[in-house]
Amino acid sequence: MFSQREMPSASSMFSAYASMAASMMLLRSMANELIPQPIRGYILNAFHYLVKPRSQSLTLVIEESNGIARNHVYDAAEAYLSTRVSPDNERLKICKSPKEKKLTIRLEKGEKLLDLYDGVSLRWRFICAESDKNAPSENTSISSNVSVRSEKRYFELSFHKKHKQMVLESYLPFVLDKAKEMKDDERVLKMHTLNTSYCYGGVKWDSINLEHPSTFETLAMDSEQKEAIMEDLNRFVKRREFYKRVGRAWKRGYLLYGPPGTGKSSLIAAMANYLKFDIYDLQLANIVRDSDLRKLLLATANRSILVIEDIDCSVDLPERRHVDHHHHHGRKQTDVQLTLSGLLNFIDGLWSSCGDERIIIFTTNHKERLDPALLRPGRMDMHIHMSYCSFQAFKILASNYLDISSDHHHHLFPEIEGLIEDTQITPAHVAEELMKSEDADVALQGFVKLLKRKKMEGDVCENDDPDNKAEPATKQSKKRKVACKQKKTVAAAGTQRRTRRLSRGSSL
Ligand SMILES: Nc1ncnc2c1ncn2[C@@H]1O[C@H](COP(=O)(O)OP(=O)(O)OP(=O)(O)O)[C@@H](O)[C@H]1O
Ligand SMILES: [Mg+2]
Repeated sequence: MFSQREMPSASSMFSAYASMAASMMLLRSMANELIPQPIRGYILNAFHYLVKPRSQSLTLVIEESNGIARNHVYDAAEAYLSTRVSPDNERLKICKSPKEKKLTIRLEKGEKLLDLYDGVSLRWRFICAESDKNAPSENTSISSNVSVRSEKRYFELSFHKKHKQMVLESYLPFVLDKAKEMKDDERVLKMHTLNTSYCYGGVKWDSINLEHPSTFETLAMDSEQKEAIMEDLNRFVKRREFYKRVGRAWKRGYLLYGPPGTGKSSLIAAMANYLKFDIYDLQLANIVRDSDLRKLLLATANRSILVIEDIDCSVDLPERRHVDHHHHHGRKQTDVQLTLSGLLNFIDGLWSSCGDERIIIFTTNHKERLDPALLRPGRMDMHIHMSYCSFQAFKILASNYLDISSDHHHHLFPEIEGLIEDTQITPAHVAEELMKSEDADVALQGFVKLLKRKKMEGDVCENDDPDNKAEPATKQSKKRKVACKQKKTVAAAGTQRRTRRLSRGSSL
């Protein structure tokens, strides 16, 4: 009896277990059948989420591209992180294309990096995952040969959750800015000039690398004026939002005026080097039709400087054509469409309505001859007078050419200071004189002599300088050019007006 009681109990337990197991299996298979896969995954995740300890860190995923377009943040992070590699990094990628000047450093996959910003630690990780999504398994050998293997590259940026706002609003913009700065530094500036070899197809921009060495440091100018210009440029590039808010085109115009050889072209090059903007040198003399001008202006890029040199000589276009083509007297007026007002209309209207961060610079030797339309307030934002060499400017040249630092007082400086202030001598002329000898004393003595002579001559003319013979050919040619321009200046009445630019080519 006892044993009989035991026996069924054991068997009943077994059968109970068996039936339970069976029903569990049934339940699971029912669940599998009834609840579709995604929802099951979801329930599982939710379960894990509830059970798992809450993480305090937030991870941002920065993928290489968002489908079609590249992800700016990714590129910026890549560039920025290359400046943050630490001794902890074990594998880095190095590359350099033939055109680049420097090596490029990149993180190798899996590398981690710790950055500190405002006392907050930010953990970066570079991940390279091979995506098998569209790699058909049966012909992997082919696909690897053809290298269609697609890789998904992304950065993970992790930090404490409480810094989310700071990272999004301050750290990432900082990374973007840094990367932009780096790109600017590496950028090779271009100078675009007109190519007129297209007989019927009009004109086109041609570009060469701008390797003009002029910078604000080497520019001989009074320091207040120099600082005012630099400040103006800084303000301009920083004010995207301002221009947008007040509904103005993000443009700035400068008018540089002053006698030949005072550094107008050098200042333009210095501005380009400072801002890392390309230069477009628009030689109006080479443009015949309005439509060409329109095409050319539209073909200029953002972050650039459009330069029109000697504007006083270039604007009287109908007259110029008259002079240049005597046999074309019978030409119809409609041929001659390019006028100052036409140009200004373009600049105010068309050119202003497209593109951003543009600078336009006009230069002239004779501000007084300019059409009042050009001087109207608001047209050119800043009028910059480039004038004869002051003592302060001279000291910059002395430091550039003779390596005399400006706080070192050369024994000839007081005499020069006395003389230079009442002599009209251009920085170009001073530079030329200082180049005559590598020996500072000799060069400065020569310069003092020149100043005295000029003072005696009463600033009349630098053309009849007897020292001309002693100069090397290149210097002499520059001098001739200056001299020739000055003669023209004297004689520049009425029909004599024509573009010097024609004969001089590019000025930079
Ligand atoms: N302010 C300056 N600072 C440093 N160098 C200068 C300065 N002005 C002139 N020079 C020297 O003289 C040369 C000629 O100057 P630049 O071509 O800039 O003069 P410019 O005012 O443009 O003359 P132009 O009216 O003939 O075009 C320059 O290459 C430079 O070496
Ligand atoms: Mg010039």
